[in-house]
Amino acid sequence: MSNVYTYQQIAEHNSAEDIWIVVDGKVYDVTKFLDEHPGGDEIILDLAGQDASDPFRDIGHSEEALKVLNGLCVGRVDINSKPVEVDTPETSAQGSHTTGGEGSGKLVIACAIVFFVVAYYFANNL
Ligand code: HEM
Repeated sequence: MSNVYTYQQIAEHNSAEDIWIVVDGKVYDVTKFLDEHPGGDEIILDLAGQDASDPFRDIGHSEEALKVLNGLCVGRVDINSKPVEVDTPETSAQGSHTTGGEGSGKLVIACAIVFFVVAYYFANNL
């Protein structure tokens, strides 16, 4: 494979419909493999458009897994490019969900406190 990609270009392939990952300097298009992955799709989606070398190695994937990986290679990383921040489908979905949930919960409690303080004031002064 002679195609060379920068981390910026690789980061653009960060959705379930089009997902690339990097393992040991090589670029892999894992879009079609995502549903077949024995370890589940979420774990790979979390690394979409990024360097997955360490997590891939840490799992201790078999020879068979390495063969599958080889078949998905689309090129290699431009050695002069630097890793970039990538918004993965996982992290962006979780981020907006938790922030919204926590924020509105606190607002409801604050409103309830204000309501009871005002009610107490009126009950004692009217
Ligand atoms: C294109 C890249 C990948 C391929 C081709 C691949 C392939 C495989 C294969 C064939 C297995 C079955 C066990 C084995 O043969 O080793 C497996 C299991 C697993 N993979 Fe991957 N994998 C990839 C990427 C990843 C990544 C990035 C992670 C993230 C940590 C990951 C996490 C796991 C886990 C946790 C299991 C164990 C599932 C279990 O035994 O319950 N894989 N993978």
